[in-house]
Amino acid sequence: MPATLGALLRQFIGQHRRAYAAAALMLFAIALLQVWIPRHVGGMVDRLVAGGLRGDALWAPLGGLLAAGLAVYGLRVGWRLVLFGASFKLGQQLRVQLFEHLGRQAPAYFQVQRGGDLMALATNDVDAVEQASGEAMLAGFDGTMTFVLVLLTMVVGIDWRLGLVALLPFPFMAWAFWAISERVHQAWAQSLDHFSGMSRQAQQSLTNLRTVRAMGLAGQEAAAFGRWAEASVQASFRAQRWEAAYEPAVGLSLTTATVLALGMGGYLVAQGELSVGQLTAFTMLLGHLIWPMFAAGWVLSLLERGRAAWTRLAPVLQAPDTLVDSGDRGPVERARLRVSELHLGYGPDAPEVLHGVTLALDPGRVLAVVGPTGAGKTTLLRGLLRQWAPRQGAIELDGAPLAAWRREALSAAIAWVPQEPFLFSASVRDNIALARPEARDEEVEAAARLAALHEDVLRLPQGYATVVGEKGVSLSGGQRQRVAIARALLSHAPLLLLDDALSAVDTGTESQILGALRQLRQDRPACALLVVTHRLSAAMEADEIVVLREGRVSERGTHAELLALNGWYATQWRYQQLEASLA
Ligand SMILES: Nc1ncnc2c1ncn2[C@@H]1O[C@H](COP(=O)(O)OP(=O)(O)OP(=O)(O)O)[C@@H](O)[C@H]1O
Repeated sequence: MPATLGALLRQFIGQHRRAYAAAALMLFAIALLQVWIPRHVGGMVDRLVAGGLRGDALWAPLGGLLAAGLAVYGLRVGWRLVLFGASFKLGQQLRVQLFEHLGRQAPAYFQVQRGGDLMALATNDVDAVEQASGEAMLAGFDGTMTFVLVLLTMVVGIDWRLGLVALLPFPFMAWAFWAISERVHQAWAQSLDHFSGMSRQAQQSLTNLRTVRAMGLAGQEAAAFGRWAEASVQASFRAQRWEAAYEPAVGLSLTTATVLALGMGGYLVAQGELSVGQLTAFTMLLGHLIWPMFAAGWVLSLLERGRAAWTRLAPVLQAPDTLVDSGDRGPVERARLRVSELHLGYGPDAPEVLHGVTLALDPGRVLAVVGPTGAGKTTLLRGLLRQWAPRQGAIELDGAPLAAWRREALSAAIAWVPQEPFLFSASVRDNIALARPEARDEEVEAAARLAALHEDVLRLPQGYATVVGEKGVSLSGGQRQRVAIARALLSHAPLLLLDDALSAVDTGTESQILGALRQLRQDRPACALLVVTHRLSAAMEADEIVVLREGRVSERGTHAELLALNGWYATQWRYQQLEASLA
């Protein structure tokens, strides 16, 4: 990934050299026509003054003028189509690269990079780079070429003295240009940063809209959003103000140039060294310098904005992938899990959460992990899913360390039902068949039955075809959990991890589902089930129960053994039994 915007643009232009060359050729033709037109008009004026252009003789030069005008129009349309076609490709390419790059990052990466910032990068910043590769490149090329050709025509084609006099004010404009460039850059950098803040704020407020409303924070959130939006607009406005400060310098330079040219030109005409037509052509050509001057200001602004955007985008795109495939083993045949002396924390600087956890799970068996809130149960599952690497200790699956397996093999081997499952804006069927879109309808239905979901789905307006999620019907927390369980069952992954995945269903449904899962062991002997739960009724039938407290295993055994131990489990069990009898 190129380090600077300049390097990126060079690389991209190199890849699309045909489009850029075609656009450049068209611009060159436009510039030629534009210097030809004033000269042609100048010639006509001289012939008119001399009385040589009367009656029918006027048609041909007028026709030439019209044809040139039409050609300029056609070529202008042409270069825009060719060039913007190419520059839009850069935008598309960068967005796809960014998206793919993010897909190769582990959760640790997203602890640092916030979603709202990434959204801003994919929209606003990519737009800025795209414009730098499109509008800025061509306006820069067009402006420079027009400037050079107009100047050459003035100096070589008309009168070099007049040309030099007209150029006198231009160093002042170059100074003005140089003076504002750094300020424009800073203002754009701030504008992009504030836009990111706004996007972050929007994402946070909208994803937590219910909490925001319930707590009456809507006004506060809107005010915070408004402050970011205001800051972003102010910074963009500052950039525009600096650009606007450049515009009077252009006007002043051109007016001075025109005054000087007319003074000097008038003198030369009086001396008989210049014709009236030549002076007319010269002043028309001076008018053609307006565009290159304004183009310079515009290009400056676009490039500075693109540069500021690339400074934000490049480090993200250049960051190494954090989800790398370190092994090549696969597929996993049996859910034989060994965790030994596992120490795990969220990143190198965060406190350690698991302090030497050891456990084992064999195919055909059920292991329950229970413990107080914050004990590290979910963290353990994250370690098993290879979302976070152990600081010490080992995790082995089917006889090999997790790192020895291909990521893809691990994803296929482990079905994880998180505490808060995510449903896509798709039908219930497609949500269940996420890991196996090719599954037959009967298989989807069988998984839904096992997850005690089938009856609920039949009550939805279009049954399995009902669209759920963000743009569809909202499902209850318990229904969402059961969709996720059905999804995991349909995947045929040998190791099933349930992370408090039945917390939102009633105890009757819970025991129905757990019964079905235990039953499954007969049909799929290579499979094993690890259940993390707060509700001990969901753990009591497990082959082994592990109690996790403050990141350490404090008790382990069967339900009966743990009751006999009379520790945390037994106390919690009695408490939950009492609670159930009072309910
Ligand atoms: N992404 C994270 N970054 C840093 N610390 C985290 C992160 N997620 C969890 N923790 C910390 O790890 C500890 C254990 O959390 P964990 O979610 O594993 O507990 P748990 O036993 O699953 O709790 P619960 O039963 O409430 O779900 C907590 O102190 C928590 O603050």
